Amino acid sequence: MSAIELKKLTKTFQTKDHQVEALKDISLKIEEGEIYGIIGMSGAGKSTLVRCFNFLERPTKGQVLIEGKDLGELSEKELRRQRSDIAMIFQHFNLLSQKNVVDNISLPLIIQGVKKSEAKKRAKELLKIVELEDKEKAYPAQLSGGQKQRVAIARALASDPKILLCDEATSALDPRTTKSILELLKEINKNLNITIVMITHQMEVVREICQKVAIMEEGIVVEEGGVEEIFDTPKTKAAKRLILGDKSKDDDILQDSKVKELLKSGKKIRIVFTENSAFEPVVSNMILKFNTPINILGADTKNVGGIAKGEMLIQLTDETKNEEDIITYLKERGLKVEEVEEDV
Ligand SMILES: Nc1ncnc2c1ncn2[C@@H]1O[C@H](COP(=O)(O)OP(=O)(O)OP(=O)(O)O)[C@@H](O)[C@H]1O
Repeated sequence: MSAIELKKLTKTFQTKDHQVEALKDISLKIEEGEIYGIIGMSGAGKSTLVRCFNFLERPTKGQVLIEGKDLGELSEKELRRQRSDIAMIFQHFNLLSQKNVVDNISLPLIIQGVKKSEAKKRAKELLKIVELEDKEKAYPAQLSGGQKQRVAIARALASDPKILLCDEATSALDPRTTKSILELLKEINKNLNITIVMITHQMEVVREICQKVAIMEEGIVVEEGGVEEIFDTPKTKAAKRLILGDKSKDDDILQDSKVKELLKSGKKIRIVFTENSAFEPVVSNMILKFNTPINILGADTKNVGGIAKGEMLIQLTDETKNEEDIITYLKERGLKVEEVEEDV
């Protein structure tokens, strides 16, 4: 049984003068213990989707099943109970500024009816998990962004959730702090067996910790599957735009103006290789074998799910012969090869 299953989910907002179809017929499954990414440009429908996961937003059509239970069939009371299994963290942390760290974490438990002393004890235990034991008396204004998110994570864990929804949880943090929060989420996933859903527009977040990913565009899931597979060979235009146009690295090869100029002519090929592929000999052997010139437009390495991935963008020039044989040659040597369109 899946932790979360969406069946033909549709959400339409009715505004004064028009309708917005924020989600269109979305079906997907997130399995227990997974770290699952949902990625898309602004306005793609990510936040609406995640709000449907706990019925903060009721879908117009379709079903949300949490561990097989259809949320649409629950009474208000049952729904409140079910929601305590699903915790959420946000981009702007949503901490209470007049309360100190321990009170921020223990308050939801006290509201649920847990004794004050018990709730504070639990809050202190949670502070150990997020490595902030020394900050229990601090107020949010005295904490850095990363520390505030750690407090928000501790608060989210207070009700022993089975699922943690992270809505742009690292978008307001610098790259180093982002990394440390992602590490913490990985540990929580592993040690507490909590299913994590990462809603993000940051490709590096998905690359770093997710096993599966859904790519959203205009309310539709256009591509879904294993992160490695989708990052190596994105199929849809939306996925290619996000992955090949990933601006998360300053030296991203497709953003370089010289490369953009060169991209205007000739066939471009993107080659992806892992640490196991003998990349350099393959490319030089290819040039020797086919006795043909190619342009190397750029090369880069990225970390996808902990595996070093290299990519190289080459251009076959007007003098290049045997284009199809070259592509077959590279594929036969275990490299992933795809033609790059100009408008990615
Ligand atoms: N309450 C609402 N009323 C009307 N339209 C809405 C409402 N909430 C969202 N929308 C619309 O639904 C679409 C999807 O919005 P949503 O916030 O889910 O996208 P998103 O991918 O999370 O974007 P962002 O990353 O910018 O938050 C947008 O066109 C938005 O304007």
